[in-house]
Amino acid sequence: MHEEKREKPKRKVNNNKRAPLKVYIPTTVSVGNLATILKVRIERLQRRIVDLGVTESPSYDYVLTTDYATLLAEEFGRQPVIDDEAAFDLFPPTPHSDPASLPLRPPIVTIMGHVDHGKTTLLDTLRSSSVAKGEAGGITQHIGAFSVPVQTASSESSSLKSITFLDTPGHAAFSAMRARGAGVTDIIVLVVAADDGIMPQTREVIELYKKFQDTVGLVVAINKVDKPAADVETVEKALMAEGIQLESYGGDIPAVYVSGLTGQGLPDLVETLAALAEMQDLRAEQTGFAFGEILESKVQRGLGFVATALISKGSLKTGSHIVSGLHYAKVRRMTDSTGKVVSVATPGMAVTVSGWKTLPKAGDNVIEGAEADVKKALANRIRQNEIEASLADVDAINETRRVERELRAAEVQAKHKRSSPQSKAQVVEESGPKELRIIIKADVSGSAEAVEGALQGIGNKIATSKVISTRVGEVSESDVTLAQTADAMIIAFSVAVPRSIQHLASQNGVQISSSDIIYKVMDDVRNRVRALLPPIIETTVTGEANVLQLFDIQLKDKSMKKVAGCRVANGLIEKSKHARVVRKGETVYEGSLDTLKQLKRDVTEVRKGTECGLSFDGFSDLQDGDLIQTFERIEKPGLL
Ligand SMILES: Nc1nc2c(ncn2[C@@H]2O[C@H](COP(=O)(O)OP(=O)(O)OP(=O)(O)O)[C@@H](O)[C@H]2O)c(=O)[nH]1
Repeated sequence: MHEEKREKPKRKVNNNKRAPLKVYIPTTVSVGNLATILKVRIERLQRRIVDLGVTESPSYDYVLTTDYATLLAEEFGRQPVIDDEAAFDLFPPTPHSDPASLPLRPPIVTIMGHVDHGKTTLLDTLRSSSVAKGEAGGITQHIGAFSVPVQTASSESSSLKSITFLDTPGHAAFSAMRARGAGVTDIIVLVVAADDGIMPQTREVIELYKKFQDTVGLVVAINKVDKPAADVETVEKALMAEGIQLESYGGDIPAVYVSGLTGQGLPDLVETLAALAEMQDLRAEQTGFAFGEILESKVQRGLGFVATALISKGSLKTGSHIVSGLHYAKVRRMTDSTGKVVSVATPGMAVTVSGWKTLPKAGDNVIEGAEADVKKALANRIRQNEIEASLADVDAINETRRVERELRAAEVQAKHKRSSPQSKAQVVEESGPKELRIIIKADVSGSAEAVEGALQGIGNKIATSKVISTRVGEVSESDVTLAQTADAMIIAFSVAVPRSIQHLASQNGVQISSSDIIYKVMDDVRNRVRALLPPIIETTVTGEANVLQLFDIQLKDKSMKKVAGCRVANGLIEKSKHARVVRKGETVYEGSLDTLKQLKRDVTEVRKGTECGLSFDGFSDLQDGDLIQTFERIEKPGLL
């Protein structure tokens, strides 16, 4: 049975209706690089390789033949084209064959914990102590990471000199960024307030650690020990109950007692981190082309596009050529977290790099290469991206057409059902919710994600918001084009909208809403979604008259007309308003008055307490005892 499975690999059916995505593949390609080319997780690709019986152990650098690479690409729904030139790219480095021979690098530490347990205070105190010990007059800058020096007893040049702390925002909306931070993290510091104990986010961090414990270390920082209510023992017992085996109880996870506020215990924390890092034996090549990850990116006045890169291999120098995603830079200037200009960045260092032609994205890797290679790789990536974008455009157009078709169908149905008061809501439910489609442009990728998280799905079953694209950078012509194609609006969050683009958008009927306050953006979107809801119609009766007697009058064309002699009981009967006839509590006719007379004179309004004669346009069945009402209808936006 097993044999059969190997001989005839089951070809996965591509369920997407659109054409498969064209990808360029080199004649020979490693498993790791193919995963990058196909944009699939390496574990998925490795499983598929084993399923197909190619090899039992497809390591990262296992080299695949053209046939297998082609087959695997098709398995993932791609249309492979073998072309060495078009497939040329710069890939993440393969692991070193003898890591023990390499120099030590600083550990990358992420501070996590429940809200208000003191992460920010701890980071601030650590950061300012690092500056005090560093350059005189240095100013701390928020760049996504900072470095704290380690005083070691050993004078060996290979010993650990510093620790790099990742300094990512703690707000829940930024959790995506934090989760990514865990990817580059060597050690997690779990902050637990000694007066509060284990809370939901403490447990989340414990879960995260358990998932990555083979590659990530843990130090518990029991914080706020300066507080009288601090109860370290209770916290420790609670941690043990969660499966965190603390050293003081015979386990191997160190706990330190600290106060971010007073600085108490911080040297102990740094020392504990250094000891754990030495045990982890974190080493990296300090020479050769650099490789790293973008932590943050933004547009900075005077410098243009800047991005913080956390270097994990090699050395990045001023003047080097780098590529990150679709973005290129010749490194113009590098500064560290104290604002000091540096000319070389080595593993474990985070540096802010300027010289980008366009803005790279947080979370993408950054790779250095020879100028010609970087430029060739970039050109190939841009071409591949265009292929993907044109497919995405087709999707966007199809989506717009689908919505239009459904709305048309809904209108036709609504016409049939108009007599029923529930018809509108029913129709909308049948065709799915109406959508306010949104394109987000933001200053940095962290805020772009936060804005997306805040705006996605505002509304209800009848009308809702849908983010169709989230990107960093100022609003551009292509955003306006996409918005027009997909019938979407643009949210510009903390980014400029050039005047020419404003003009283009208004010419094409594309709405752009700019703000740098998340709550304002949310309110704006909520109001726009409300406007998509069927309006609530409020009816206000403005006048009432009782029919006292009926008589026939002869019109100019000699025809007869039934006119009701009435007394106005309430308000004002106005000829211009809507009018209806109510008989035994039910509306029997709704229309407008065509005659309103007082003592044979035509009038436009009649007040309470006076008598009048009136008749309707198109209704001649008025009866003694009928109630005539005039009323106004006001449409109000629906409620969310
Ligand atoms: N007494 C005392 N108060 C502290 C200590 N650390 C933080 N605090 C206080 O606790 C509150 C929350 O601290 P933050 O540093 O903002 O906590 P956080 O975990 O970063 O909170 P979020 O950013 O909201 O997740 C603030 O009022 C701090 O002043 C400490 O060691 N001792």
